[in-house]
Amino acid sequence: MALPKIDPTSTVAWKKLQEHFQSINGIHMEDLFAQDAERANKMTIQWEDFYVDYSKNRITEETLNLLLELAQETKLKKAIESYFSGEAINETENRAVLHTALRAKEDTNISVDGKNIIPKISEVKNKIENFTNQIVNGSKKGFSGKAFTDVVNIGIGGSDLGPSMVVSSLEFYKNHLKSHFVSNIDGDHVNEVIKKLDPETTLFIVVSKTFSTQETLTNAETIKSWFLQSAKAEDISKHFVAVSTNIEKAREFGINENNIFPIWNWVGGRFSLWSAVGLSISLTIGYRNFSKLLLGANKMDSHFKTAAFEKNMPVVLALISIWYNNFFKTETEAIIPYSQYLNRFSTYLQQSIMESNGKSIDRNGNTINYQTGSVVWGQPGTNSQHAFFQLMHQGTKLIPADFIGFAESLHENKEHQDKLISNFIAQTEALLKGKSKEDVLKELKEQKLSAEEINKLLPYKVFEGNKPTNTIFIKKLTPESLGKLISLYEHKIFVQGIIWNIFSFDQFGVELGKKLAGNILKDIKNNTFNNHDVSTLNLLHYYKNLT
Ligand SMILES: O=P(O)(O)OC[C@H]1O[C@H](O)[C@H](O)[C@@H](O)[C@@H]1O
Repeated sequence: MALPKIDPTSTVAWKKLQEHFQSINGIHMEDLFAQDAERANKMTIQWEDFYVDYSKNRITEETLNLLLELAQETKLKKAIESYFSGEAINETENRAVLHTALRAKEDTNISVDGKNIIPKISEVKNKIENFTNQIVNGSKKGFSGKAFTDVVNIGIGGSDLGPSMVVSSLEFYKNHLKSHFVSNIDGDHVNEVIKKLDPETTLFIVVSKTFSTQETLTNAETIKSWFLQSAKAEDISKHFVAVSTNIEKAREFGINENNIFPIWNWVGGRFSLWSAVGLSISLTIGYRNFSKLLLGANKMDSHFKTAAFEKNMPVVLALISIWYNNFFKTETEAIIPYSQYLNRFSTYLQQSIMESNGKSIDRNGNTINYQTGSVVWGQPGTNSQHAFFQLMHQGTKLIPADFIGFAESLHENKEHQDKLISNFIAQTEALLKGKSKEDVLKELKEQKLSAEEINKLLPYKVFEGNKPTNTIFIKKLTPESLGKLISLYEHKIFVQGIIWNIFSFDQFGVELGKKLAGNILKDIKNNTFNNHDVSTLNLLHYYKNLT
């Protein structure tokens, strides 16, 4: 059964939302709080160790009801069933989308082409577990008989961002192995990493779903040549492993078949950290913690599948985001984690959200005339407060933001934690309330300024407020809660893609640049510059003349 193909703008709910938008547009959220003492309680979802408060949004109960009608009219429920059951919902690539199967319980039965895929997944998990244990406990050794000290993940896009985000987010849980990530084709990246390594004690994981990505293969070759300066060809099998769907190509590269960890076409690159692509995660935090990450994601999957839409975190967050994107016409969304560990979280989400929902052709093949995927960006608080919050508070753009915080600090430093959390909570309060003219006036008068100075400063010190935020408050950062959080955003992406009537699981938009880079590389090598626009030709000549 194919996905529904309903233009959201043709629904009754969409029209009602447009009218409703006109009536609500000028309203200040503070008035909505004043009108309903129960607002915050009603607009909070508490589930396990998650507390999601979405009351600081420019919505009323009616808004939410209409958005829920939109979900109903676009047949979200049906689409969720197709997603989890393994139907080929990635229609443009004719594939199922089953990252959820990677974290499903062992007794689940999910079929692809008539065959249950869970046994294959378990087999690879066992392989990951055994390999992890042998590397971590030092029983598997390098070519000179020494235990491994460093692990290098060579991959890009989904074969880099997920693992590197999780490894840095769970740094607290790390063992003695040092982890490194090489992704960029920029040779300075790989060389800076190599500088820190000892070939005798370093394990390399070449991660590429297709095993045909220029960056990854080039970096892997460079590292292999460097390695062979100190080791023999037969030592490669001790130090290089691969993760790929393309077993043949990985073998051609010189990787021993036993060292290849398979993944499958029904795992999208940007959703693959739960598979063997997460080997570097398992190695550096241990398999037990890796399995807890998967368990957390699985729990969020169940919540998403079974909770009523109005109490369903991914659904509600997706709907609110559509409300801003399509009715307020906001273009971006900020992700502000109040945890330094989540330093790479928004970078990771940039790929999963923008590569999935940055589309302009609908599921009927027609050009879309409404906005789809938002631009996603952000940095951890409190650093971001001292960088770009000025624009969020007083700029001309409306930027809905997700504030993510953890109640308990991992190093149990109460003094810092209380300060961190007060900033976390204060910022959403400030964005909501703003600061009125009257309050600014009072403050300036207390400073005993002249009337002239007061008049001059007054407009600059006013904060409009009414800036929307969601607060995702989690008890503690653990492998399990991180798994839940990532899965929450994965499902938010899914919901939005369904409602926008786009295909979220292909990425044809990344192909053109790759192809042209191939042509230009040939031109640079052959010194013949043909068929380019003048700007491109000038750039090529500039490069050639300087090198
Ligand atoms: O894992 P690979 O096949 O090497 O692909 C790596 C990445 O490159 C592609 O260009 C896609 O845009 C990404 O979705 C993918 O994750």
